[in-house]
Amino acid sequence: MVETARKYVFDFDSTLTSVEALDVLAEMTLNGKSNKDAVLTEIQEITNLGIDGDISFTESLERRIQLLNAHKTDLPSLVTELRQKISKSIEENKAFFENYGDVIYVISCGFKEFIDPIVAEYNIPSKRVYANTFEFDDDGYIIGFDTANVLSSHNGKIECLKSLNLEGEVQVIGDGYSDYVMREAGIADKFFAYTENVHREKAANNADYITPNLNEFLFVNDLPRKISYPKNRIKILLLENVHPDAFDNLSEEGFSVELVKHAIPEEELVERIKGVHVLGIRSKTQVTKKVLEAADRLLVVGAFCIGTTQIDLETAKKKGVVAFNAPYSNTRSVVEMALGQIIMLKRSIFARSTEIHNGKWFKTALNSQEVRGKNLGIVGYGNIGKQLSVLAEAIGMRVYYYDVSDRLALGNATKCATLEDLLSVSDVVTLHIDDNKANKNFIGKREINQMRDGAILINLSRGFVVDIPTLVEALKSGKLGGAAIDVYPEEPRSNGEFYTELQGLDNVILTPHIGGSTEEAQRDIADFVPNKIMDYINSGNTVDAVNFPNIRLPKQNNAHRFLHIHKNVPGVMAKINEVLAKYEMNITGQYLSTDSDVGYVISDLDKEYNKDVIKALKNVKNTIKFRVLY
Ligand SMILES: NC(=O)C1=CN([C@@H]2O[C@H](COP(=O)(O)OP(=O)(O)OC[C@H]3O[C@@H](n4cnc5c(N)ncnc54)[C@H](O)[C@@H]3O)[C@@H](O)[C@H]2O)C=CC1
Ligand SMILES: O=C(O)CCC(=O)C(=O)O
Repeated sequence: MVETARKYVFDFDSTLTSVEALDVLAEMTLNGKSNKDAVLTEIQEITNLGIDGDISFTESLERRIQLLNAHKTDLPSLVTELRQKISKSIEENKAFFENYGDVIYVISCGFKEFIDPIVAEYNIPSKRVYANTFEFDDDGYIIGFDTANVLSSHNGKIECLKSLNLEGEVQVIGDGYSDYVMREAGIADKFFAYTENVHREKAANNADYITPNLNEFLFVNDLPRKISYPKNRIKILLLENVHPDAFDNLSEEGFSVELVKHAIPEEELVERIKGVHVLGIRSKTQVTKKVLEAADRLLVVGAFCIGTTQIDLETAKKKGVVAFNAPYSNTRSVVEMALGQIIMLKRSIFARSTEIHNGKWFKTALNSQEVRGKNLGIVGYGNIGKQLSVLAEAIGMRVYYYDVSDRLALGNATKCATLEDLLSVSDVVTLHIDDNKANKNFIGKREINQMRDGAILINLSRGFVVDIPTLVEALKSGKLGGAAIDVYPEEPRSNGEFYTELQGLDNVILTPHIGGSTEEAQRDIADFVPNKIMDYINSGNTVDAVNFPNIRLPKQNNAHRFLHIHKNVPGVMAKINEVLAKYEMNITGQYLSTDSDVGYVISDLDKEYNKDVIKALKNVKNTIKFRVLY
């Protein structure tokens, strides 16, 4: 047994288990009955009234038992069901109950018949479980409870705890107001409102601490736990209206997530970033050196898009901040939009549509052509360019492409040796080059002059890639027959007014950077990027990081994992191992990956460690960041 003066008093329903046991019992006994839903709702309402102290507990219990109509033979199945419903963080920290079992008590207004067998598996014997007991009729039906038991009456927990006469500090952990009253009555020293399963305002408002899970409770009390730093303490700030699934995925994992609909300017972000562990952005938020320098806790930046030049990746790396993006999720959406725009522009559909909107009928075949047999020039044959190549061929276009990197032609596409070759042969030129700043004004006067007369230009890549005044001139003069522009050199941070010189020109489709804005793409990104973030936070994996040495780590059970990011200078690794050896740590696995600037080393260790080892590792010269995972 671990010596401690402290005693821990746990509630059972919605604390040790994620459910109210009598609700589960009701589900079982009412199964198949026509009034099931109505009775269940009534039982749950009565449960909540009792928990919040709005009706007397005795009344709540009596009314529920009447509605239950349960039988003795239902109880084993209830226990089986409850075993599956242990709260996640309680289950994760079974070791705490094993090591501290002698000072853990359960005081519950539930029933020993189902609590005892569940908590016995958590090293809590029946003698330290205080709860009600059922009364059965001769046929085995549950007809009531032992009314002499103080726990069957209003605020019975106070009397129960008082009678135990516990020595030392008494901490109560529970979800309900009936748990808090032990603290209010002065018998318990602290009340932790346990919100992992249900957040009850009345209990939370009165609590000494709100603990969203057992990890937080153990952290606050500096007790051994599964996760060294509780996830609810990890703050995630998601900007730019990322898909709500991202919020749900990360919140369900236990992180504290804040969602902001728009991008935040640098000055404001410098303030908002303080205390944030994970920042999620799309293309508008500039994560500059100044922002990164103000970030005192930042571990990860997740770009919920493809482009990452809005992030100062070098500075991020040097500060040990890992960046991820979603390189594939929205590519199909961009391809479909490009294809649609090509057809719309070749048929002058927008011009005809605007005329009708303005009350004019102008039926004509002028400037209206099929795309079949036309030459499509794709500049940038990457993830988007290649997919477009396949689909464009499928509708009969002849595809030409140009890329600075060697790219294998898909289907019957023809590779062009130079940009000029591509421009001179294409009826439609579509830009899908990456957001590298070197691509500024990639299409200017010279390139437009190299294009065919009447050709069409599409830009769904980045705004700075096209010299807009030159494009406007070419459209006005008739050199180009049309354009579709989705991206602009300057884009607003949020929805509202917008001006571009391209407004009002014939056969020009203007869209507000929505190439990747489809339900499907955003949902996929909201799955992909949070998974990368969680994989890094929970396991240290950096696979697919865009600015960091990539490591895929094996899962570890019963081991501690230390993550150490350092400047890539000679001797750091040796120093780390010297420290580990000094503290007699047995290394079960060690993984190192480096690039020219940083080294990332992960050490798996197989036994309890002296906390001084952490201080010593943080003090290793040239350390950038150090993190203990578990
Ligand atoms: N409008 C929107 O909503 C969206 C825009 N994008 C943008 O689309 C662009 C393409 O995306 P991905 O295909 O995923 O990128 P990618 O990185 O897979 O492909 C880009 C290709 O462009 C080539 N390239 C770069 N500079 C070049 C140059 N000067 N000349 C010729 N080739 C060059 C690269 O070698 C690479 O093959 C990116 O700028 C991305 O940010 C992506 C998604 C949505
Ligand atoms: O709207 C967005 O999230 C940006 C899309 C984009 O341009 C990208 O993925 O690079």
